[in-house]
Amino acid sequence: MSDVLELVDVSVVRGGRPLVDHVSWAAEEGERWAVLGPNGAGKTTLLQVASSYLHPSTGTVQILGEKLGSVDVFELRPRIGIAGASMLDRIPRRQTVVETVLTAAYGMTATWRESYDRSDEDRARLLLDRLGIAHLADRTFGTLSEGERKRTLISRALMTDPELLLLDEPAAGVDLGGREDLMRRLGRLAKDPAAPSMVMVTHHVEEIPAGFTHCLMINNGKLVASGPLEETLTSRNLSKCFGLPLTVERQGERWTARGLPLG
Ligand SMILES: Nc1ncnc2c1ncn2[C@@H]1O[C@H](COP(=O)(O)OP(=O)(O)OP(=O)(O)O)[C@@H](O)[C@H]1O
Repeated sequence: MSDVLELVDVSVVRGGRPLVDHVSWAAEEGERWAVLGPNGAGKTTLLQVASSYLHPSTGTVQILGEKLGSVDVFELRPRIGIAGASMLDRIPRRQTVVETVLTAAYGMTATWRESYDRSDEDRARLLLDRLGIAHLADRTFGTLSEGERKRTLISRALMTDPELLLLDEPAAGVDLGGREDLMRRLGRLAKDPAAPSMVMVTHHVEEIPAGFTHCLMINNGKLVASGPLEETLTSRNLSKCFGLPLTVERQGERWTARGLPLG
């Protein structure tokens, strides 16, 4: 197995404050990682580093075997699919859903031509179908609900057949039925050996799809724990990560957590 991500002693400092504080993390091919932590913990910052959009202040980063700082990021980025809120501002509201997915194949966020290869369009529609929103393909992006936008961005991130898929809170703002449907679809992807390595940021253990193998917990920029889910996602680590007493349970292939009642 080869390393998909290798961060060694990485810090990101802004205004004299470490947003990510001496974090080391290695993720290997085929692994599916959940990144957990409270608001402001540094999860998105870590994901920005993992996507090559942010260089650390100190430490070294290797992504898909390429060292950040030595590699041409414009060659590396097409190998990484990213779905997160930071993309939302870059998608024109009047662009159709299928165009929004399709433009990823051309390294763009907005349409700039009249026609696309038929095979690309077929693939974009297939991906929308896999995410359960084929019926929205010809709607404009600006008319979608939050959950529908998230699914569009995941379809878009998969369009280039990336080796690494980074998802930032894919289920945030999604209703219970929508979340469970999304969990099924992400679970199917996670279990597919041909699917890319995956890293998903979330606040909730309930949002870890079946098939995920590892987790990393971060609080205040610092690594709390990382490793295989079974060993790492414990009540003790989760309580430390979120700063209050929590119990976590595995239920089949999924997880639940709740706070302990006040004494
Ligand atoms: N450019 C910046 N300059 C200063 N502080 C920043 C900058 N970007 C982010 N931060 C701060 O860094 C901390 C970590 O932010 P980050 O977005 O990585 O957290 P997060 O774990 O993803 O949070 P959330 O769960 O709320 O999305 C936050 O306190 C945020 O306010």
